[in-house]
Amino acid sequence: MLKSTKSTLYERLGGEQTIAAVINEFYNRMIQDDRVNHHFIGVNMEALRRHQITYFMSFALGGPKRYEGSTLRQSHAGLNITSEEYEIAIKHLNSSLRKFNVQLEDIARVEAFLRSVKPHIIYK
Ligand code: HEM
Repeated sequence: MLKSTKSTLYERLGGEQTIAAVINEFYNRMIQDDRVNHHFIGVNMEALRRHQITYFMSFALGGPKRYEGSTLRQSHAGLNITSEEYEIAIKHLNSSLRKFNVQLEDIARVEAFLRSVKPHIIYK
């Protein structure tokens, strides 16, 4: 297999435009999924997409550090997100990354990062 010479996940994914497309796909899937979409009622989705894009670039993918939103713990406090709902989000994100032909190895890296922040997001 041909090894990529691009060093950060951010570069390998194709930069901000691809990440924006992946995040849009991810939110479309979450919004269409009746098991989780009740969480997004009344939420400003445009702001959420923007913050998600900069969050992922800054912390998950090794891109430019531009995230200026709340901490994950603050922004999910009181939402009562369960472990099952979290797993659904991981599946939708994986499917979105696959749709944009991200390599399985890189998808596994993103998933590992997301699992490291799970305790900040789910309700205990
Ligand atoms: C998979 C890992 C996740 C990451 C990395 C993540 C990341 C974020 C980020 C960066 C924000 C924006 C914070 C801000 O605007 O300042 C946010 C907000 C939000 N997230 Fe997540 N999130 C995750 C999982 C989830 C899940 C599983 C749900 C629900 C099923 C969820 C529901 C929400 C909601 C409803 C908001 C908006 C809160 C508000 O504006 O009132 N998130 N998330």
